[in-house]
Amino acid sequence: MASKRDILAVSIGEPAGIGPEIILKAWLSSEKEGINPFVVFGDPALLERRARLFGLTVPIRTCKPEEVFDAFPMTLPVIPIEHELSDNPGELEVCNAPGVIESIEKATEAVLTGQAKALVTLPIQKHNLYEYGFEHPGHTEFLGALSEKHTGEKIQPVMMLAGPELRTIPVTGHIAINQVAPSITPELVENIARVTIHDLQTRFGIDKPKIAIAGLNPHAGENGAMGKEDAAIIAPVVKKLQDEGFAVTGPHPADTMFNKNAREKYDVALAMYHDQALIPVKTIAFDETVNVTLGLPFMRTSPDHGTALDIATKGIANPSSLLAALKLANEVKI
Ligand SMILES: NC(=O)c1ccc[n+]([C@@H]2O[C@H](COP(=O)([O-])OP(=O)(O)OC[C@H]3O[C@@H](n4cnc5c(N)ncnc54)[C@H](O)[C@@H]3O)[C@@H](O)[C@H]2O)c1
Ligand SMILES: N[C@H](C(=O)O)[C@H](O)COP(=O)(O)O
Repeated sequence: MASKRDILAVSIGEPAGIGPEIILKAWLSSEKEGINPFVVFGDPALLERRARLFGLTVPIRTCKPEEVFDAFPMTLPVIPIEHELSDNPGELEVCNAPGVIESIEKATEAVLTGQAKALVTLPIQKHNLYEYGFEHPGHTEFLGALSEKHTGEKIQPVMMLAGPELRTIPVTGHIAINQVAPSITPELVENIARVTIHDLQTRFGIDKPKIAIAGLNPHAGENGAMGKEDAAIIAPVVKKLQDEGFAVTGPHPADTMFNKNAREKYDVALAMYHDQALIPVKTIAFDETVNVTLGLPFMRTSPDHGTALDIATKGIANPSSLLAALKLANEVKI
């Protein structure tokens, strides 16, 4: 039975995308799916218009924080943001960037100040925010910065994609492929592995997490013939963590570590770059996978997909990954 402490704070994401539509659809199936009360930081009028556009019967209620819990079963509670959001599904507008950023900030603040249990973010169109001057590559890094500001402590945010059969983590994130090799250092691999071990233990209840670390190069370097980073950078970190008693293996050739048999041997795969980590997990279960940020002082989840501008006017967006994100945000320990 949910209590006022279980409220989830939801940021609205890119208004031109499918975010508003899947929020409405998630609310409609929240009782059937056993989803805890959630509140959207956004524009109530935009959600009302989007509901009308797609013929979804969702009563929207503008709320103060203290009204959210009681409002939820009968209405979708929305805490209004100050910036306006223009409502053109499928059409990106830079003027929406301040509102998109404000929504993330306000929803995060609600969690950091204890008004909400966890944060669930809807997808943002990253380059639209960059055009406005947003300096963070994505939510992962932005939430790390907001958390550092709040706590005064150094934070290493870690992106984890968690599906029913596979969890993966990219050691390097939103950077160009030609920047990957120079960015992989022993310190980075070790830090990401330590945050991963800590959060799988504390938030996911896995006492001794098994971590498989991928190599960077084909065949994990083929004894140095196809690249030196695997032996020179990754292998010593694996050895160091093994010597401390952690269940860490690698560097594994990345092409064979995601097949069904291989997946059964670990709880999470640390991959060296974005697509090495995200292709397998999104291919296996695009509709059910959740993007989780580890290393924060709170729990953040998100659907694994993006803004899907190509279907934003069609009313066909699938809310499954958002439902999985809402469920996971509520299940994990905070
Ligand atoms: N968490 C986030 O903020 C986040 C995550 C991923 C991508 N993005 C952003 O989204 C934008 C678009 O990215 P993309 O095109 O690579 O990926 P995408 O996930 O938006 O779309 C890929 C394909 O999957 C379809 N699709 C996605 N979600 C769907 C759903 N719920 N129901 C039905 N079909 C769905 C789309 O229509 C499209 O054909 C980029 O700007 C990217 O930065 C943001
Ligand atoms: N890298 C993620 C993906 O492709 O699914 C996505 O861009 C989200 O990243 P943030 O959660 O950091 O915005």
